Amino acid sequence: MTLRIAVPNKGALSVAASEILREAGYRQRSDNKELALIDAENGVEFFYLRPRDIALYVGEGTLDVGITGRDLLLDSGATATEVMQLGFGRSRFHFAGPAGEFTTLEQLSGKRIATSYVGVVEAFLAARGIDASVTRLDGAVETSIKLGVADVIADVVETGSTLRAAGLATFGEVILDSEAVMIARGDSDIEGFEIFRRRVEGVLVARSFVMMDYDIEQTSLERAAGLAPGLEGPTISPLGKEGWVAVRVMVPRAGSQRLMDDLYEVGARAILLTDIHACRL
Ligand SMILES: Nc1ncnc2c1ncn2[C@@H]1O[C@H](COP(=O)(O)OP(=O)(O)OP(=O)(O)O)[C@@H](O)[C@H]1O
Ligand SMILES: O=P(O)(O)OC[C@H]1O[C@H](OP(=O)(O)OP(=O)(O)O)[C@H](O)[C@@H]1O
Ligand SMILES: [Mg+2]
Repeated sequence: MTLRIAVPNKGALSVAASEILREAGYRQRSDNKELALIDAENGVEFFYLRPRDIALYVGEGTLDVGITGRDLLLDSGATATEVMQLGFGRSRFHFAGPAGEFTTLEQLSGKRIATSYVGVVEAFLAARGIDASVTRLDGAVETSIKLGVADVIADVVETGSTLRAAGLATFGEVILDSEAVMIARGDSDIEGFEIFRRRVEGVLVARSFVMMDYDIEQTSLERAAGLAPGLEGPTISPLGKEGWVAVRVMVPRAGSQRLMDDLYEVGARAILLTDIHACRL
């Protein structure tokens, strides 16, 4: 039984997706013309596909698991479910128009909207009871306004530089916050999936946590443990110094320098930070 996994073949998600899989111990293609790759040792096969199509393959059950964008999953209407946020490929989905012309979503009424995400836009308009026409374009939607094909666009915004260059500005609230996600079929308990899920989760944890070691006097331990409680609780070992203990605890990478300052303040010494390379929670 081989777990069949869909991976973005190009575009904004492809490099980071393969990187996370490689870190999780899987083989990845070395040539981006390869369309599929069997990793027999790990019992998985990877299929390199357009991220927009990945939700459909997984939803239909042709493939077991996939990596794609949350916005693309929702846009496709596929029945696959999001099982894990992967922390890369972040973007926001926005309406945008000529700078200064639009301020509220009510102004969308009766307008022509160009987008590559017709599913997301139509669902949003329907939920708000806004009547507007939606045109599907494959890309470069920013140009459609200048060419007179649309009044407004709805598109992915990452840094905002593409919009600025086109003289456009977002208006209204964010329609959708997106990032790369792992998707699977909601109903099934696919063999091998749980191992795959845990391996990828291990990479994310290893990226976002570090290991902290320190020595402290027994009498100050409670205060220190309050600052850094760890996942289950700190590991406390005897130290070759009367009244002192050695403590080991996993802490979030973000804020770890500040935490070292705070631990020092309450009496911790020889505080060490080390990277975690892999992990199973
Ligand atoms: N700067 C960005 N441009 C486009 N998509 C981005 C960006 N940052 C993150 N994403 C996310 O990547 C996914 C789109 O990937 P996809 O490969 O379809 O688009 P792309 O990089 O624009 O590729 P292409 O336009 O060449 O088909 C979406 O989930 C989107 O939210
Ligand atoms: O906010 P930014 O950082 O500028 O990124 C957002 C832009 O990037 C994407 O376009 P892409 O380069 O994929 O071209 P496309 O329109 O042909 O898909 C997206 O469609 C926006 O145009
Ligand atoms: Mg694009």
